[in-house]
Amino acid sequence: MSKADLIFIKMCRDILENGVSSEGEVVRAKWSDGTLAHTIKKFGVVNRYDLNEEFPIMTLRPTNLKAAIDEVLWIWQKKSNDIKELNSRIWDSWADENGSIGKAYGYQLSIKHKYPEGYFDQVDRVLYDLKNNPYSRRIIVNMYNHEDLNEMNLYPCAYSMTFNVTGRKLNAVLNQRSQDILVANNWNVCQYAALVHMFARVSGLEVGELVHVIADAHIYDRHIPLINELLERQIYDAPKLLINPDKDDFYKFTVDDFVLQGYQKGTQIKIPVAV
Ligand SMILES: Nc1nc(=O)c2c([nH]1)NC[C@@H]1CN(c3ccc(C(=O)N[C@@H](CCC(=O)O)C(=O)O)cc3)CN21
Ligand SMILES: O=c1ccn([C@H]2C[C@H](O)[C@@H](COP(=O)(O)O)O2)c(=O)[nH]1
Repeated sequence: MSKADLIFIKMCRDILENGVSSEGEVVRAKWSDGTLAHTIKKFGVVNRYDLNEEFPIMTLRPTNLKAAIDEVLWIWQKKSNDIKELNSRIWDSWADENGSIGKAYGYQLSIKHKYPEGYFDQVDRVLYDLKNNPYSRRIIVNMYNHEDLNEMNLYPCAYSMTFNVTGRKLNAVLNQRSQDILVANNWNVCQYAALVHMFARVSGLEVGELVHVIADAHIYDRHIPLINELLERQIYDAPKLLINPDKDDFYKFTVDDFVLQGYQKGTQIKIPVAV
């Protein structure tokens, strides 16, 4: 059975049984008909995925891995904030008339900063440290830049990665301030698991653990029946992730370099997204 499913099921049960409802509170997000999008939430959820053991894609329903990797490459490799450079429509509701999501995500990763060895952006600094100083405890990317928050249409949710090498294994902590469990939990987990695979590969390391720290882990009210249905479903074994063995440069990876072998999963469901 896929461990990612077991983690997902345990987390959902915990939120539904022990979580706190936002009914009566002022909330930001709305459904497309203008109704307030309330949630049940748990504070401080931590999930650990051993990437050496299996790729953490869920099987209860399909996670569109190609689209998820396309978005993580849009942020970390293209360092873009322009939805015209994204191959899905997932950011359309948060873009301005020019197709920009403002100074969020990719924009922050494109900015160069001064280090003793010269100017690097945050991604290139991680890649430099993983090669030249892998046991450093200072290998961090942070997109939550207060100076620019007023020019972001949505503040970064998955906002920071801390990389940490143990022996020959690359581990990472993904820090997330807010998580829409049904729409994006497994989506975000697969994205950052794939990123750890890419960074390990180009740094001559093996993959270790991905630790996902979620401050506000919430299930939107209209998602509760959908989650209840998913929790009754069959769990399959995790598929195997095959990554093109010829790629050794982070900037050369494309979505086609990732193939899932034997991805058995339940049928897709239609999920409304709160804006
Ligand atoms: N309420 C809310 N939840 C989110 O998860 C979210 C936001 N807002 N705002 C910004 C981004 C957009 N995100 C999204 C939005 C939609 C999908 C989604 O529909 N994914 C589909 C595949 C999409 C495709 O194939 O193009 C899926 O099956 O996972 C994923 C992430 C994550 N973020
Ligand atoms: O990568 C992402 C991006 C966004 N989300 C979710 C989390 C929340 O449900 C909304 C953002 O609303 P805030 O009021 O700004 O918290 O988007 C996600 O889960 N993953």
